[in-house]
Amino acid sequence: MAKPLVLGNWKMNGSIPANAELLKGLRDWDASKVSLGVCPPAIYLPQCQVVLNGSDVAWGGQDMSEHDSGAYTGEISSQMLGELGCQYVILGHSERRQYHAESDELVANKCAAALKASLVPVLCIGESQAEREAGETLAVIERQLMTVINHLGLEAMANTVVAYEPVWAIGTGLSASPEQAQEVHAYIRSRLGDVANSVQILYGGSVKPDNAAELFAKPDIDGALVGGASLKADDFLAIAKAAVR
Ligand SMILES: O=C(CO)COP(=O)(O)O
Repeated sequence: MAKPLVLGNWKMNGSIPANAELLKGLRDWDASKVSLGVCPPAIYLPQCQVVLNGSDVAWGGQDMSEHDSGAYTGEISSQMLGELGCQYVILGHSERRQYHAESDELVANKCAAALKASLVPVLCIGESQAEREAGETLAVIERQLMTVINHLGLEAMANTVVAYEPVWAIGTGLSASPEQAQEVHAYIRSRLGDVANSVQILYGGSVKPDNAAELFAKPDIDGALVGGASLKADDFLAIAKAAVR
């Protein structure tokens, strides 16, 4: 089983002084048992690099372009993230799919571009409330995941992280139950063939210090992609500590 991973997705939050405080609180993390990382707004990546360089804490982007360079105003390339020392890049987050109309095919292209630049894509997949109520959860997961697997090939999936983030659990305070999450995680793992055990499958959606341990107790939950609770060092570290096996 891969080492647990806890990643913070700051979304569009932070400021230079607030980040300094938060990063100072995280910098001494010992990653021997649980890997830790933060994904700030891209403009703060240089600040993360300065503060976290030489620490055990990794950093990454929240999105990137599928293109290498050129006339794409407002975009950031995989190579630029690499230049700033990023290890990870979150791709296909439901907020990107919803507000920026990102398709499964675009997300697959971005994953391929990330791997080409030696970044670890953190592929986000998950169903909406309506899809869950219609009994379509696993069909949605299958479509979102298999588009990427078919594009990259199974072997390349060994260099990715998959995050199951049910849309209805994001920012709502209503986490999936450990059983609901485990069912989907086991399904995702079953689709990963020979590389299944080297892929970290994270859960995301209202993970907090008080529900993290019960989620991490499930056999196929290898860590978390944390939104709101990653903005406070104490809460984020409490979640990371709950992931120690
Ligand atoms: O979207 C998420 C992480 O990518 C989850 O956000 P919350 O932890 O705030 O629910």
